[in-house]
Amino acid sequence: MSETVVTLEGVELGFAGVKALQGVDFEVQAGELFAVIGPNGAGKTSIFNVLSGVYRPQKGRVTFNGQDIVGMRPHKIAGLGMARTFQNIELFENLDVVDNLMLGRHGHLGYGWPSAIARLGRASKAEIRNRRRVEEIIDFLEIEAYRMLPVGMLPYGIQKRIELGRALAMDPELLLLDEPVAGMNGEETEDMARFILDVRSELGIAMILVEHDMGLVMDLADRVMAMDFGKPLTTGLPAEVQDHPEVIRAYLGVGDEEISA
Ligand SMILES: Nc1ncnc2c1ncn2[C@@H]1O[C@H](COP(=O)(O)OP(=O)(O)OP(=O)(O)O)[C@@H](O)[C@H]1O
Repeated sequence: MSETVVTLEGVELGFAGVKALQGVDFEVQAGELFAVIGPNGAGKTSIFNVLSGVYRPQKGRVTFNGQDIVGMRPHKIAGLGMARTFQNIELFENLDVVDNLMLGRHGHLGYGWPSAIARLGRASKAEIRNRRRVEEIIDFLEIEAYRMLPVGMLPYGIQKRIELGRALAMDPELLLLDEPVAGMNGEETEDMARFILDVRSELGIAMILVEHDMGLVMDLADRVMAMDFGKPLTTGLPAEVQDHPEVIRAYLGVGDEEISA
């Protein structure tokens, strides 16, 4: 039997009259690639914000490796092994690739970000071990050619890959990917898809993917949950979800009679 990494049960989140999430239930198994889809405003990013501790749900349970994480601070949850990439790249533009990835390992260094920045370049035993891990990730993501360059001068697709690298540098058990191919051209999208598949097959990390590119979701995901107006519509295999009448209606905004016609 596979092991459950994360579980959401009856999660509700509201903002002054807006119900961002209602009755959200799902679980993700170890090594699984679980996608969340839905039209704009469906609640996808809110799920990530609840999982990573940015928002506290008003109701429901969220467990990560069996531990209740509702109310925990984001850095504590990250320290438990949950990493995240963002819709908008959040890297230190003036630092090179190696240093950006080293900062991803700050949880393994035993001190916080400010000290981590001050200590970049020092060679303690822990730093040497961390540097070795960073170099492995650089090889894995095929970004050797950029390793000493400031991230801000690199192409967008490469920056997105470095952001993935920084998340991987945390050695997470669960990776939240927020629109990893948004704004990418066809070639960059294909590369990113390949690396996401490699993360699953070679590193065995469970992932939750929020993505508007439906082709990518259908190609990559083991299971998909479709949402609309903060509520799950259906959860299942990609092909089942894609053909589900409620999903078609949510995306196309057509009525029941038109779908069954
Ligand atoms: N901080 C906030 N304050 C008020 N309303 C919010 C906040 N965050 C999200 N919402 C509302 O919650 C609902 C769900 O938003 P969310 O960003 O989770 O949707 P989404 O599916 O990620 O959308 P998109 O695909 O456009 O990124 C929306 O109605 C949104 O306006």
